[in-house]
Amino acid sequence: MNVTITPSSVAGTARAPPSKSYTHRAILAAGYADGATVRDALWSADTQATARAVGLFGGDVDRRDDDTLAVTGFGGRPDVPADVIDCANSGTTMRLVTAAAALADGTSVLTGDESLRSRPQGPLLEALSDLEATAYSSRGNGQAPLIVTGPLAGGEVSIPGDVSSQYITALLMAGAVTDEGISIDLETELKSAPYVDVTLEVLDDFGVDARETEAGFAVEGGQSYAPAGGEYAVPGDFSSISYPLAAGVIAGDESEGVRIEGAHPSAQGDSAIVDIVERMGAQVDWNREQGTIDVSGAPLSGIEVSVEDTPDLLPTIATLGAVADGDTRIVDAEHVRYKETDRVSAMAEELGRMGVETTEKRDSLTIHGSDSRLEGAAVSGRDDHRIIMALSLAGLVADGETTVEGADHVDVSFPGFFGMLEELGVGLERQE
Ligand SMILES: O=C(O)C1=C[C@@H](OP(=O)(O)O)[C@@H](O)[C@H](O)C1
Ligand SMILES: C=C(OP(=O)(O)O)C(=O)O
Repeated sequence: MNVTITPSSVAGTARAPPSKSYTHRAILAAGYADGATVRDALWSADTQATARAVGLFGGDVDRRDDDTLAVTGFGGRPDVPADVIDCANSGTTMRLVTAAAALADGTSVLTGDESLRSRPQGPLLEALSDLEATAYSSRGNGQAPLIVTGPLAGGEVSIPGDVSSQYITALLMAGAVTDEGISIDLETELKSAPYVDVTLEVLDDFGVDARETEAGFAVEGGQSYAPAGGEYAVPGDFSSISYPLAAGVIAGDESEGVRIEGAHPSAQGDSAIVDIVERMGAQVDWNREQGTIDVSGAPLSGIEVSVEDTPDLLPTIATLGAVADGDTRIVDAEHVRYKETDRVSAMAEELGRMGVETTEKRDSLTIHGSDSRLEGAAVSGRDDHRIIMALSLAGLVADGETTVEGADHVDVSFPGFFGMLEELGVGLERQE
């Protein structure tokens, strides 16, 4: 599907979809448990991949209504899967499920789509091998397809922290059900650190004790997963909130503006988007108790932003920078190159097609807002949900129409994205 966006102003109320990160963890944690009801869950292509894996491990995920999942657990140790585990486009699924598969007393095979089969898994495979599992890439290049044979012993392991925090999450979640537990020494500083905080929060909610240590993180073995009252509720997703928020900032109707609901505080680092748009000059009112954010259109100025903790915000910030006056420098961005696409290059090149000047370095992207005039163009969504959503925002304020090619991939994290834009008053046309 291609989507053509007509320049539009936005007004009204948008509801944040549930958090993808919390939903993945809750589904898998419920799988490690005897089961649980996961309320307000995100049901997207990525979270369905984690649900499929729980099914192959001997559990079951039954979607009761739009957002309640009844999960039957596999009770600690997964069964040996009867089929290949297809993680589709989801890095989180592949990392978390690879470590879970290493607990099984037999062999699991994991694969994914072309994008996922190009992402780095080597450090996690090495860590699992150090813990007595056999874990390797079928092509010997650290990328999927992956072949994992358990069982995994506990112990001490070291791993780099600057490729993906998901390796740490994976080891902590699996480590809780090993006999000895796992203690993780970080070989480098940790990037995307708030995602490990999300993991610690979910583990705690499922009655599992894990903690930060001087060297990294540690989890005791022999623990059982069980959420209080058998239930777990997922908060709203701040990476997804960044899109209606940015839309309100760059294209908000001056009199009415945009209200976002479902924006309760949690461990998500991406709630930094509220502070980022404020620093750029937007007026934002975040009522944390009510979980609402109100925003209206404002002239923006370029700023410097580190995405060390918040890699998924880079595409949104790049679009904001294209609209802002002056330079927006996005720094500490190297790990953003290891996502569904190399998002640093993807945003530089696709915004370039819309007339935006950028300077790309290995670790940073500078958007020269004042030298740019956003022109409507045909752009490629690169089969990457965040690139598609960020380019669609740019289309709201470009001169002329913008066509985003391959726009169906928003189903990875935000299936209702284009419907939400329409409800906010955006003129758009879908071409199947
Ligand atoms: O653990 C998670 O839920 C995630 C961690 C981050 O990845 P990295 O830790 O690989 O940077 C983030 O980009 C991804 O969208 C979700
Ligand atoms: C990078 C992302 O997810 P994952 O790593 O799970 O593919 C994302 O949602 O932007």
